[in-house]
Amino acid sequence: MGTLPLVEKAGHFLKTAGVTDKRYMVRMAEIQQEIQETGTYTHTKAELEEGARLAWRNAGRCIGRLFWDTLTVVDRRHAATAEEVLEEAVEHLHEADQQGKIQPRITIFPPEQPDGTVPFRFLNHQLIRYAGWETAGDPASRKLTKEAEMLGWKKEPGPFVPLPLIVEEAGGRRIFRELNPGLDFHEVSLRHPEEPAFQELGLKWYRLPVISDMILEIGGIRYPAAPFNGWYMGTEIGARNFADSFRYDKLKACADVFSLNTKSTPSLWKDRALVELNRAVLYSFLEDGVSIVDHHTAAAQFDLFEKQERKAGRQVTGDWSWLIPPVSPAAVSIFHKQYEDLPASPAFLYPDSVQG
Ligand code: HEM
Ligand SMILES: N/C(=N/c1cccc(CO[C@@H]2CCNC2)c1)c1cccs1
Repeated sequence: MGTLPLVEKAGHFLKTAGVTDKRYMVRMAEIQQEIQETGTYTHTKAELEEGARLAWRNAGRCIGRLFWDTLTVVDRRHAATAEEVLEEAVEHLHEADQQGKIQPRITIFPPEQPDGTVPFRFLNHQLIRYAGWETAGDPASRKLTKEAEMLGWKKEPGPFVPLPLIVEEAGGRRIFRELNPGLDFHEVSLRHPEEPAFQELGLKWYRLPVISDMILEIGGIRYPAAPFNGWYMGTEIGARNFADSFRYDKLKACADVFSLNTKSTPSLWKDRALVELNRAVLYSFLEDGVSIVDHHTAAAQFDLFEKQERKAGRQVTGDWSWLIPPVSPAAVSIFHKQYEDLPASPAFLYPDSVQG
């Protein structure tokens, strides 16, 4: 798809979106005309909405695709300043949370221009994430924390200091906006269903995962600022964010809470600590009434997605290595199946990828 002319990418998209016959001919003539005059074309609201939903349906690494056609699409292509983009991003946080009953939502800002100019982009990987220093916080955020400090952002290092939103305009100007805990975003304090001592670990995490550094590509048009959220799968927090040695590295501390024998590898103390950490994540989110899915339920939902896609005559593409959960992977059906990881369009892409 990368090298095809824009008008052919537009045609492929319309067909994927089910536009046929007369409507296809009329719309393609309009698009052809606009491309000839301006070098690009403008999606209708309906095309933008369907395109974003198709990009989710095509996301081969996503286990949560069953709900692809419930995505709420917010058209903010008219945003004219970085200040406006920041305000709309905070609005996204307020609107998607719904007091914990999380709504899958995407806000779409202006597209890349024909000459490749990017009007706005977020420097944040996710709209909500904790800062990182050598001595404290999320190691995954160390680079962005330094960039924020270069812009004048200054905070006392700690484990859960929210990073500011940072937007970069075409031409390189960067502005940032602090996020206020309890107002702009909400957190869940982690406790264990059976072990009261667990809360002494002092762990908490934010409720809303919003990816803000991927490019949404629809019919050859690229949207470099299009933050999207779903809800978490518990393992993301319990088996990666808190468990990875290069993240919060809490397995040993968790094992000590349960007095596990951490001197004996074959005691499987790491595996037992992982399970208890993941049980605490799921228990705490659910008790607070916040949307979250366990990896068994998520895999069962993905099974339904596969059936639904086969029934619709579509091949299910997937990246097996991402679709299997990091806890008990062989206990879910995905592990015992094979998936072709084919590029598709519409799609969510990484910035440096040429595809699309
Ligand atoms: C509704 C609940 C959702 C759940 C539980 C879910 C779950 C996940 C998980 C667990 C991953 C792998 C992340 C990792 O291993 O770091 C993932 C990847 C992904 N998801 Fe979903 N997802 C959901 C909704 C969405 C939505 C709404 C979109 C976009 C509209 C989306 C697009 C993607 C994409 C593009 C990836 C791959 C990211 C990459 O390549 O780095 N997901 N999802
Ligand atoms: N639950 C989620 N999980 C993720 C979905 C996509 C990407 C990520 C984080 O990916 C990072 C890049 C490589 N691993 C971490 C997490 C969602 C975020 C936004 C919508 S659903």
